[in-house]
Amino acid sequence: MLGALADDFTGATDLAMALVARGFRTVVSIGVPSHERLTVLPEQADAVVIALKTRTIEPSAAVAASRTALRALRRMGATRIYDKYCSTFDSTPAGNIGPILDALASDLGTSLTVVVPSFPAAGRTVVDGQLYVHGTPLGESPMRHHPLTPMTDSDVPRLLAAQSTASVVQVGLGTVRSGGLREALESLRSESLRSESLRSESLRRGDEVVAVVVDAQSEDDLVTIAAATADLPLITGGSGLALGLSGPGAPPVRLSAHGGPKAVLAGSASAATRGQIAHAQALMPHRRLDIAALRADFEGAVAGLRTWAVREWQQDSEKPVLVYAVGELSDVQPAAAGEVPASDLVEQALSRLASEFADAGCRQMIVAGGETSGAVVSALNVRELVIGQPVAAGVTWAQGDSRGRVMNLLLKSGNFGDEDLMSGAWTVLS
Ligand SMILES: Nc1ncnc2c1ncn2[C@@H]1O[C@H](COP(=O)(O)OP(=O)(O)O)[C@@H](O)[C@H]1O
Ligand SMILES: O=C(O)[C@@H](O)C(=O)COP(=O)(O)O
Repeated sequence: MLGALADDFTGATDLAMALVARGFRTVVSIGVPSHERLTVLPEQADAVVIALKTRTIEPSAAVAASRTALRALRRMGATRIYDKYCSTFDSTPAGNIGPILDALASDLGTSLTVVVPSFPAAGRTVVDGQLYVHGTPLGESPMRHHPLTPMTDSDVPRLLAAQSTASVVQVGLGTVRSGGLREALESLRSESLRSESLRSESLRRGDEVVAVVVDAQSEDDLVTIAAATADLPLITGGSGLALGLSGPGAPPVRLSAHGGPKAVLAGSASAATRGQIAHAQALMPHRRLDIAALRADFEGAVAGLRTWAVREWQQDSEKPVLVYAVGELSDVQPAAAGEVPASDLVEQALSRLASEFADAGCRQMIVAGGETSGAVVSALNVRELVIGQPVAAGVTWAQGDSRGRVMNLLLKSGNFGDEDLMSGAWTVLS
């Protein structure tokens, strides 16, 4: 069995959909499952993805949660581990990609792993160690404005070296495309860090662990990397690396649409989400969260939004309602000393609304944003997700049980999806 841990919930569904597409019977567990809690027993699954919310929490807490997840995956029989993080390497110099990688490598007793954020289907590529987003270097892309993990550098080895105790090495496209990757990894494994076949040198010689940042510009490159790393106990990256894995060929699951109210809850400030909100505003009733009102009277503000949504659903049951946090970048409020950060208020408000909407009969929701999805799915008390139909690169419908109510949930990474996703994704359910 393949065991995976993802540092946010959208990342978990992104990876799970890639695994399903590659023929893995895949279960997504929200948080670390107790054995009894998985309705699909591990022996009936080819892959288990544990969705964690570790991307932006304290590094020590992220490491502890990841170690617990690793132990659970191994208990379930996982023989290989896939550490999924963001294809835009969302992290800070304190972590959490590096500390988690270090801890997993140490617990697995492995001295070598690969670092592969590339996801060409979503426009993420790595060339000479530089991460590009649709051709723009990461540090110049809209990711530099992320409220929690602003990415202002594009150099993956440098980003990783700042937060990891591993020796960070970069392997270029030439090595990948010439078929020399396995040999290069072998020579690194035997600690010949000066291998002739590598075009760059180790950034840092720390512990015995070597983290190899591998370039990938195309899906063929990812297939090559997956093949060359098939015997590594630990692989790390975005979901793109899963393209090169293959399961036993299980058929995909088709989810049916539920009748009744639909909602879109968007806590993401990312450029793609802002474009989708602008598009959706013309098509569906919408409200922007008022941070000041939430700060002054949280309960009252949430109750007002619930009343508004129910009224809209009564007027037109076909139209989803949209509640969003950020229309323009200027809506983002930096955290200020002495007050609850706006990001917390947004996550709390959207999670409460998700619960209130579910109580009001809403069984289909699109949630935009990884942190936001983590908050919403936790509030709904969903423990496990079944992956359904794909909607866009890295975006899929999933189904989960929320306190006895079966819900269709689309957890969308802030940066993924076409402009019409918030209005168009519903038609994929049949
Ligand atoms: N107006 C705002 N001011 C500050 N932070 C905000 C605001 N609106 C949303 N946020 C926060 O920004 C973060 C966006 O992260 P996330 O949900 O992961 O989206 P993405 O997928 O785009 O990264 C969330 O924690 C959210 O609460
Ligand atoms: O790998 C990716 O880009 C996504 O799966 C992901 O993790 C995106 O994070 P969010 O934008 O915070 O959802």
